[in-house]
Amino acid sequence: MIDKLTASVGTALDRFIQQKQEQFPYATGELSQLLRDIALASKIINREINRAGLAGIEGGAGSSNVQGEAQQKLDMIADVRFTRALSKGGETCGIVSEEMDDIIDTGNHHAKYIVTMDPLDGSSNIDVNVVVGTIFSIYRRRSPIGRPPTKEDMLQQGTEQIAAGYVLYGSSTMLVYSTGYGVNGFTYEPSLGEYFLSHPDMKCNDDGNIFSINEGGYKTFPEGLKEYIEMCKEREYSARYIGSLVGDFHRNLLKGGIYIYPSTSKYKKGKLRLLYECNALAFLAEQSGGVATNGYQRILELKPTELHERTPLYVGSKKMVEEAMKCLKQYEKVTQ
Ligand SMILES: O=P(O)(O)OC[C@H]1O[C@](O)(COP(=O)(O)O)[C@@H](O)[C@@H]1O
Ligand SMILES: [Mg+2]
Ligand SMILES: [Mg+2]
Repeated sequence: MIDKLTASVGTALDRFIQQKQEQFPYATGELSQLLRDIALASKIINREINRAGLAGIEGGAGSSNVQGEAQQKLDMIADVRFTRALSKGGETCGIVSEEMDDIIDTGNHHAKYIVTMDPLDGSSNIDVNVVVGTIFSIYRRRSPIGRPPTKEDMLQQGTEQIAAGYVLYGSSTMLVYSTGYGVNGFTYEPSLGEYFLSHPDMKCNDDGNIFSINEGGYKTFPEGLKEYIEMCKEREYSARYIGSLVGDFHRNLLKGGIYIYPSTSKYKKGKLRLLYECNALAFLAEQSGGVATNGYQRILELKPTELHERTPLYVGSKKMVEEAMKCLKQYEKVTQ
């Protein structure tokens, strides 16, 4: 549980991290430093995003990532900035990034943490000045200290996350993260160059009336999901879909709601990536009282077999996710 004394709104991120560390007498400070490195990288990305239009760094990079998706210039810039900050910070031995085919070896072979990240999420929204984000997960390495990072370090279940979070580059920039003791949100004050605690101990409502899904693919959705969507409409829930996972997740975390990226008849595993999109958000969802599944199983218990593995995602308010899962299951029974 969050310590109310240390959760006062307005506390600077640095101080907050320090206070949390002091609650664990055996803490070495390495995780704290890693969180600071992430915060620093996010400030740099924030600056790049804000000046993207003027600096001519909007638009496509002319390349594609391992998943065949067109990379934006800012995807690449965010990837480089984060990798550099984590490498120079010294606490991360390896990184898996959406933008890189293989494990990035930072050279810090004595570091005990590994990071998986989507350096820029929702990047198709950059050119239209709509919210984008960064998503990250932190795990303890499995391989012996002193050696290069291995796949075994990277392919861990979401339950093994030590910390996870996201940065939202929106009307204001926010860092939201959890180390497994609740979720806290910090808002960036650009003139001071510092994040301040603005959303202590964030809780996702048990129920909500917002559903977020790209209905363009409706015809290809599982029948049970179609039924759930019709139910949402019957109840006149609000349909909200930004197309930036971080933005959609954040809104539903604050207001209650469900975000769905389903399997479709064409893409059985959907589009979102387990290691650097879904696991982090599932960790935050659960830490705030919400639920995250692939429609059938808890996301955090999925065993990854590939770095860039995909999974369907149903995440948000407990009752809504459970109801959507019930629809999926019920339809399966009918068709059997
Ligand atoms: O356009 P679609 O198919 O609805 O996909 C939107 C989803 O894809 C993503 O943009 C994928 O993230 P990237 O921009 O990191 O590739 C999510 O943020 C978003 O929720
Ligand atoms: Mg993404
Ligand atoms: Mg991305």
